[in-house]
Amino acid sequence: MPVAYVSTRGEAPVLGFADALLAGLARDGGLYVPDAWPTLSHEQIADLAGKSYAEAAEAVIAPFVGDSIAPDKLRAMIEEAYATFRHPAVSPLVQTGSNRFVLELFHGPTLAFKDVAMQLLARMMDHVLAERGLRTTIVGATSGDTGGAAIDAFRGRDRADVFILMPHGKVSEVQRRQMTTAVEDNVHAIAIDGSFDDAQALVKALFNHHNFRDRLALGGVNSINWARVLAQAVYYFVAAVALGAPARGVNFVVPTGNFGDIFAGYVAKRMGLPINRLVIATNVNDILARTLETGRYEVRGVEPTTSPSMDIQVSSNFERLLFDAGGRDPETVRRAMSSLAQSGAFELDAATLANIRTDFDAGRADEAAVAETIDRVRRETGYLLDPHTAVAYAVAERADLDPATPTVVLSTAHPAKFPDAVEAASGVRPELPPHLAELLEKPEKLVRLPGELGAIESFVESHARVARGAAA
Ligand SMILES: Cc1ncc(COP(=O)(O)O)c(C=O)c1O
Ligand SMILES: N[C@@H](CCOP(=O)(O)O)C(=O)O
Repeated sequence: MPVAYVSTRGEAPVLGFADALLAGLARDGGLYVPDAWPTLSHEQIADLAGKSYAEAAEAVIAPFVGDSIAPDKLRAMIEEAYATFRHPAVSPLVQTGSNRFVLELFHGPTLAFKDVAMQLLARMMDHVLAERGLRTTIVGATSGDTGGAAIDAFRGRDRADVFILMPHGKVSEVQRRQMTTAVEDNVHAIAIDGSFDDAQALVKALFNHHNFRDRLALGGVNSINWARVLAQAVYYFVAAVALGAPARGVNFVVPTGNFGDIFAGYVAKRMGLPINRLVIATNVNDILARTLETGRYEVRGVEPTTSPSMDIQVSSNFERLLFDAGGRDPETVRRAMSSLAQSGAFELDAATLANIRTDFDAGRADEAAVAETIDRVRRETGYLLDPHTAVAYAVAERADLDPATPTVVLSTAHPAKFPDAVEAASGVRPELPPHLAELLEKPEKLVRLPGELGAIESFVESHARVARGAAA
């Protein structure tokens, strides 16, 4: 049976993979999830050992795609996507201590883990759009990395115009320039006043304005899009198998903001990968750590940190976990989301919280801990962490994890994306790799808009080719 995709809120059409790929947010405001989890057997997981990253990706992704994309086409897209990475292993593991490993996810074009999914997503969307003779208008929100990865993956593509909203002044210079220096006219970097949460709320509001959404053929590349999460599940398999899975369990500690990356780990576990603990690591914007402690999901103000991509309070993908761990009851999700919209909080029931705690732990690292960790790990091991990875590394060091089980810290960004913070912590200024050496010299193209729905809609409407009736 092909996998069907259902909304967490239960009031949107059930879709196949290709339609869910183009839809982005479900029409009822929810997020698409598979109606059941495909699984890989012990033997199928064992067979991933020695395979290339692209071969492993095909084994993990194909069951979710079904016949929506022809197998030979899917294979070609996967091969092409991971050929853009500068490391032959795509996501190499580096050992930094006894049973402690760093999974480097930053060898793609924009030096962040977002490239892993975005390079494939762009190819899959292009393929489906071409097959159907369609164009799309992509709207996305970024706290720094999704925007750069999306612009890199979609720049110059004929079937997509891309509009990325970022919080003004709250991303690093390298992150901003990765969005503002693309010369192609199908990509638009927009700075708004407010936080990432405001940008994400605006993107969801654009999707929820159905007339606008349909007229502009909106598409999404945030982790709203199921294919983003799916492509991220692959590296959990690749890392765990390299460390002895399926015969041996593995722990993962994940720097977390919008909850897409760690939810991909949860997907891998549901598919049969023996993951012992999934540890959510937050900076001081710790809504998820508080939720796991108290059962109350409560939004507070966002504090700027040296790990800006995790300066998030409304973690979009937590809705997917709430749905799955809460017994897949859309009514419960609708109630929680409406309480969140009205009062900025909701309570988890005892059974859902217990289910979540079966798989997840959580911890937070403040700014002093992040700086101390970057400095100490470099002095002790020679390894230079970026501030997001350092959040997770600090949490891993303090977490109550079985020392006999390998623990993998996900490294989500290259330290050179955050040179000021890394230098302040360690005295070492990381350099950009040669392919980005000229980034700081290039002219920038950035639009400033108020964080208001009307202003964003009119800008998108006046620049999207779909709105101008361009032929597909
Ligand atoms: C460098 C970095 N680390 C961690 C995160 C958090 O990941 P997620 O939003 O999937 O929880 C982000 C943003 O997504 C990021 O850009
Ligand atoms: N940290 C992200 C925020 C958006 O997350 P996404 O996974 O939903 O795209 C960023 O760097 O933009």
